[in-house]
Amino acid sequence: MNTPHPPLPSSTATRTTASTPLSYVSSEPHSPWGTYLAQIDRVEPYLGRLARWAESLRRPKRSLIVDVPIEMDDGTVRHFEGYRVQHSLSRGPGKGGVRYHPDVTLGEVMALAGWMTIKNAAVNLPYGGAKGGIRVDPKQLSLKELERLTRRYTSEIGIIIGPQQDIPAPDVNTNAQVMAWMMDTYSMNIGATASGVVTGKPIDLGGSLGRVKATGRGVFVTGREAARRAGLNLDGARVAVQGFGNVGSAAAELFAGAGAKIVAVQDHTGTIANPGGLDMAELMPQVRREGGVGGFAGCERIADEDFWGIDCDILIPAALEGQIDVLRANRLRARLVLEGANGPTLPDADDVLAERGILVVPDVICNAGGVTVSYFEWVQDFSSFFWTEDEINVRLDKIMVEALRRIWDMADQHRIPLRTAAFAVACERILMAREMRGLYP
Ligand SMILES: NC(=O)C1=CN([C@@H]2O[C@H](COP(=O)(O)OP(=O)(O)OC[C@H]3O[C@@H](n4cnc5c(N)ncnc54)[C@H](O)[C@@H]3O)[C@@H](O)[C@H]2O)C=CC1
Ligand SMILES: O=C(O)CCC(=O)C(=O)O
Repeated sequence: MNTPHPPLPSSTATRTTASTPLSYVSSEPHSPWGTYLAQIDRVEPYLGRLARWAESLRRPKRSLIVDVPIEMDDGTVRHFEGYRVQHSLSRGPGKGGVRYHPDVTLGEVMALAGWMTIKNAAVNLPYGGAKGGIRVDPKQLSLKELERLTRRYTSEIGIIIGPQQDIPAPDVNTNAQVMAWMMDTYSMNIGATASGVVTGKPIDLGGSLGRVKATGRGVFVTGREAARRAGLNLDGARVAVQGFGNVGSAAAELFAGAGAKIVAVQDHTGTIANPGGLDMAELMPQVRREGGVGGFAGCERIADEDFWGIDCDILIPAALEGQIDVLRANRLRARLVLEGANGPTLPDADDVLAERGILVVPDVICNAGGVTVSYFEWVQDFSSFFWTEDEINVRLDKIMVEALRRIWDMADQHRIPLRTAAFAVACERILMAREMRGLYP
């Protein structure tokens, strides 16, 4: 896997099933949904007889759009648009996070739900895939308004979520407190405490030790394994991180702990760099206090676009989708890209990275640590028996290493990139379940 990959099959002509576009969402090439569809097109030639069922992956099973009206602190009423998409339920209940962001759209949530289906199957969790979101800038809301928004949204999507139906969790701009409100609202509505309806809860409400840092830990574990295979020593390796929230900061901390130097960090407040390595022990509390890296002293502030040309060994995109386009892919100087974010690389940029011999550990395995510990949380809630943090981290490590090994073998066998290999492993499991369950006669 250290050698450059052969060209990818990219033509939609390889599809074995006729596909009519969905009427309710656009699939333009660089949108998240368009990116997801292109990735499905690329794996289809490797699915053998199961390709017959591949069209089901291009059609979310259920997409719910809800109106979320709330009373603001000043007495006015505002309406927000919310979504919950259950992309697939073939292998188990829906599972996936909830995002609060002003740019959230139905198409984005559909793509994120599709990636959850692939991710959950890639690590062999007994789940389908789902995702939710509200089109809102939560930074403009008071805490009380945020609570009212969350509770109303939960009631509205309450018709399709549940511990056995679909289990939300945190994603961008949501956290354990938001999950506590969701759990409480759902529980009030059914008249019983249902701790298994969401994961990523506070520990005292049935949350799991290790969940907060689990996604970053998974990025570290897959990165460690990929680096080992690529002959890259983590001690002294230079790491650049985009996004310093839940995922990016935890991953950066773990890489720094393994001896790597965090040479650049970018978030929504700016881009900072220090070729000698940023001081994580000072940066972490500052970001907690001030909400971003922008004002950090003891480093250089660089232009946001220059982040993509930083001299580094490992690049971790851990913010939003569509960040690595062809232009940026041509600028990257990293040997290894670890996709902490969902969908950070556009399909044509994937081709550039493959041609340049830059190894990409794709989102659907790289950031699967979060949902894996969510699965542990769900299991612990059902049995009302809680594991130690050590037990959780050891199990997480084992699952991630094993899942990556299987994907790597597939990549070596077909001489395909890790992304296509991860999709192939996952789609085989999903479509096998689809086939065994059959269609209603
Ligand atoms: N939280 C989780 O457990 C999981 C999250 N992910 C993915 O990881 C990514 C980050 O999620 P979280 O860390 O949870 O979110 P978060 O809300 O904790 O942090 C988001 C980070 O991205 C930065 N950001 C936002 N817009 C930006 C921009 N235009 N340019 C540069 N930085 C920007 C923010 O400043 C913040 O540092 C998302 O793609 C999410 O879907 C994936 C798996 C699980
Ligand atoms: O923990 C979960 O259930 C889902 C996390 C998530 O949204 C993701 O992996 O993208």
